[in-house]
Amino acid sequence: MSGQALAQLEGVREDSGGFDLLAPDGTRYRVDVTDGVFDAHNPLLAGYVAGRRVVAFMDPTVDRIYGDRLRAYLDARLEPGSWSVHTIDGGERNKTLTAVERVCSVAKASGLDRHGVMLAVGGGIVADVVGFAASMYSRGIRYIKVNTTLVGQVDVGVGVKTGVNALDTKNMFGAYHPAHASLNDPALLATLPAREIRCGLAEIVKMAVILDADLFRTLEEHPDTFLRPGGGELETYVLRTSMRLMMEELCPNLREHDLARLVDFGHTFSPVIETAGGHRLEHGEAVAVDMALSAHLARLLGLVDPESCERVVRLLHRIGLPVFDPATCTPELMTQALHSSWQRRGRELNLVVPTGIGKADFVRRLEDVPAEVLRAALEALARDGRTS
Ligand SMILES: NC(=O)c1ccc[n+]([C@@H]2O[C@H](COP(=O)([O-])OP(=O)(O)OC[C@H]3O[C@@H](n4cnc5c(N)ncnc54)[C@H](O)[C@@H]3O)[C@@H](O)[C@H]2O)c1
Ligand SMILES: O=C(CO)[C@@H](O)[C@H](O)[C@H](O)[C@H](O)COP(=O)(O)O
Ligand SMILES: [Co+2]
Repeated sequence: MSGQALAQLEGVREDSGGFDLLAPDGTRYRVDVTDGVFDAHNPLLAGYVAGRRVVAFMDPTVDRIYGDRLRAYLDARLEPGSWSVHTIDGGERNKTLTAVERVCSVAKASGLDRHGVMLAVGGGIVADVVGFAASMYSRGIRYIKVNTTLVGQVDVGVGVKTGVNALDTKNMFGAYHPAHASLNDPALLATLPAREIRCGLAEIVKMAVILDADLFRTLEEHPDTFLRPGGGELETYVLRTSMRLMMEELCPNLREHDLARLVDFGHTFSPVIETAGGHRLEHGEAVAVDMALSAHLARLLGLVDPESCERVVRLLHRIGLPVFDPATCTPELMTQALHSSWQRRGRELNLVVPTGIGKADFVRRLEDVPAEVLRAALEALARDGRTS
C-alpha cells in the first residue's frame, strides 16, 4: 500500500461493531463492542483464537460470576483439551512481577506454545498482568482482553499498555503490547459494584475535561450514568464516545515518543496517592483527586476560569468520587509526585491542566508550580473535601 494510501487509512474508524485503529508506526488493532460475548452462538471470541491453544485468566470475583459461562463457551466453541481457565488474585497489591511469573508458570504447565493465546477476562489488574506476561512469554505471544469493568472498557481495553507495580512505583515495569483482540460487552457491567463504576466514570471525566465539552455536559446532566439499572442510549453514547476519544488520542503517540500527553490528566499526582496511601484509594479514585487538584492549580495559575474549575470538582463530587485524600494530599507527598512525574516524563513536568471544559494544556516545568501555589491548591481541595 502506498504511503499516501496508508496515511489516508491511519487513525481510528468506528463501525457498528466497534473501532479499528491504525497507528503511524503500522500498529493496528480492533476493539469490538458486542452482546452476549459468552453466548455459544456468538462467534467473535472463538474466531480470534481459532486453532490455537488458549489459557484464560480471571480473578476470583469474575470467575465466581462469569467463570461457568466462559467455560461453557470455550467447551462449545473450541477443541476439547485445547483450553484451560485459571484464577489469579485481584487487587492492586497483586499487580506485581510475581503475579506475572505465576501467569507464565501456569501457561507453561498448561502447555501453551509460541502460537498460543493468553485470555484475560476481567478489569485492568488482570489485563495489565496477563498482557505483560504475554509480552514476555516465549518472547511474546498473542493475548486477548475481555474487559469486564468500566475502566477496562473505556481505557485499559482500548490501549496497548501492560504492566505491574514495582520498586514502590506504580506501573514501573511493563510493555507496550497490543492485544490480538479486545472485546467489550456492556452487559458485563451490570454486575460491577458502584464503586468500580465510579472509577470508570473518573477516566471518562478525564477524557471529557480535556477533549469533549458535550460529553462533560452529558455527565453533568446524568452523573448516575452506568449507576442506573439497565444500560440505554445514554450509556452507549458515553461508552462509545469515551472509547473513541481515548483511541484517537493514543493513536498518533501509541508508544509515547512524545511525553506530553493529554491523557496524563489525572495521572501526575495519582500514582503517589495510590502508592503512598497503600492502595486505599482505587486507581479511578486517585485519578479523581488528581483531577480536582490539577483544576485548582490551573485556577490559581490563571490558566482556567474559576467557574470551570468549580464545575470539574462539582461533577466529581456528584458522581460520588473523592476529591481530597488527607493522608496523601500533603505538600510533601504532592511535591514528591511532581518530581516523580517530571523525571518519568524526560525531565519535563507536562502537568495536564484544564483550560476550560473540553480543553487542556500543559504546565511544562516544575518551577511553574511554586510551592505556595501547590499549598494553596491543597488548602482549596481540603475545603472541597469537607463539603463533599
Ligand atoms: N493498561 C492501561 O492502559 C490502563 C489504563 C487504565 C488503568 N489501568 C490499570 O487498571 C487497574 C484498575 O483496573 P479496574 O478499575 O478495572 O480494577 P480491577 O481490575 O481491580 O477490577 C475492579 C474490581 O471489580 C471486580 N470485577 C471486575 N469485573 C467485574 C464485573 N463485571 N462484575 C463484578 N465485579 C467485577 C474485580 O474482581 C475487582 O474486584 C489499575 O491498576 C490501573 O493502573 C491500566
Ligand atoms: O492509567 C492509565 C494507564 O495506566 C491511563 O488511564 C492514563 O490515561 C495514561 O495512560 C497515563 O499516562 C498513565 O500512564 P502510566 O503512568 O500508567 O504509564
Ligand atoms: Co488511568
